[in-house]
Amino acid sequence: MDVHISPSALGGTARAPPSKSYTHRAILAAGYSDGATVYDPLDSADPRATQRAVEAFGGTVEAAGDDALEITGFDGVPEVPDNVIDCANSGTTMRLVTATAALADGGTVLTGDDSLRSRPQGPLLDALTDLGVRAESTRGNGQAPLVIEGPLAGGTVAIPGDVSSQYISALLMAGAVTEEGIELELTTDLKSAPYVDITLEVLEDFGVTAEPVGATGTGGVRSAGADGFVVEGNQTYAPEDGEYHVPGDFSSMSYLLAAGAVAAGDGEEVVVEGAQPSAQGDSAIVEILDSMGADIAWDKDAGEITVSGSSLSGTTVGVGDTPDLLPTIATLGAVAEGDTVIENCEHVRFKETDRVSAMATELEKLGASVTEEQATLTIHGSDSSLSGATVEGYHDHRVIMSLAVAGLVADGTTTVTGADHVDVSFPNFFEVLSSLGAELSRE
Ligand SMILES: O=C(O)C1=C[C@@H](OP(=O)(O)O)[C@@H](O)[C@H](O)C1
Ligand SMILES: C=C(OP(=O)(O)O)C(=O)O
Repeated sequence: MDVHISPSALGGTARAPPSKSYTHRAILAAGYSDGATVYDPLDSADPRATQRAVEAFGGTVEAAGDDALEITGFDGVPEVPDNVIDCANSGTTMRLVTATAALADGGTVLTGDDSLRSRPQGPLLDALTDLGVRAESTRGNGQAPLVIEGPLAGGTVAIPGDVSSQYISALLMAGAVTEEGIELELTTDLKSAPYVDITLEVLEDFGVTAEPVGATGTGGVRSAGADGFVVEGNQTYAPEDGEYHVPGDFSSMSYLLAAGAVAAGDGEEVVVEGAQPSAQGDSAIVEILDSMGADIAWDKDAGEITVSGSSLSGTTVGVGDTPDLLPTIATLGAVAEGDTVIENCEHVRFKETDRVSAMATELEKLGASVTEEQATLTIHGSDSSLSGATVEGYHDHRVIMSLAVAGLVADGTTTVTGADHVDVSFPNFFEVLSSLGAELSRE
């Protein structure tokens, strides 16, 4: 599907979809338990891959009404799957489930789509190997397809923290049901630390304890500055009253808030609901927009963020903790006056596509002036004048949604190709954007 977007004047209220990160963890944590009901799960392609994995390990996942999943777990003891697990486009699924597979007393094969089969899994495979598990890339290049053969008893292991925090999340979730528990020693700084906080929060809600070691907790992020993590073994996953509720997704909200800041009509506001505070680092989008001069307010009690059309100016922002915001910030930078400097973004190259390069290339097609370095992306807003063009979505939901936001202010028509990939995290994105007044058509 291609989407055509024209300059628009937005206004109105929209609800953010449920959090993808919390949904993955809740479904898998319910899998590790003997059963739980997950309310308000995100119904999109990536969490469905995690559902399939839970089923492959012997759990069941059934819809319970419109807004819940009833999950019967494998109670800490995953069965050996009777087929390959297809993680599709979902890095979170592949990493979290690789560690689950290590618990099974037999072999599991994991694969995914072209994008996922090009993403790094080596550090997790190495850690599992050091813990006595057979953990191999079939091509020997640290990428899927993967073959994992347990069982994993636990132990102490060193792992880098600067490729993906999902390795840490995976080992903590699985470590809780090992005999010995797992102690992780980080060999580098931890990137994407708030995602480990999300894991710790979900574990706690399922009655499981895991702790950072030596963390500084900078900026309210529990895992920030950690030297390592520890999770004791023989724990039982069991949420209070057998229930878990998923909060709204701030990465998804970032597109709606950016859209409101660049394209709300005169005297209009865009209000985003479902914005209850949680461990999501991507709630930083509110501060980032504020620092760029947007007229934005977050009522945390009501879970509502309100933004109106604003003249934006450039900012300098590090995305070490918030890699998924890079495409949104890049688009904002192309609309703002002055330079927007996005620092500490090297790990954003390991996502569904190399998002640093993808955003540089596609924003340039729209008329933006961009300087791309290995770990820094600078958008020269004052030298940018956006006009419609055909841009590529790279089969990457975040690139697609960010380019669509640019299309709301680029002169003429902007076409984003392959736009159906929003189904990974925000399946009704274009319906929501359209309900806010965006001029768009799909074919
Ligand atoms: O654990 C998670 O839910 C995620 C962690 C982040 O990845 P990395 O830890 O690989 O940076 C983030 O980019 C991804 O979208 C979701
Ligand atoms: C990188 C992402 O997810 P995953 O790692 O699960 O593919 C994302 O949603 O931007």
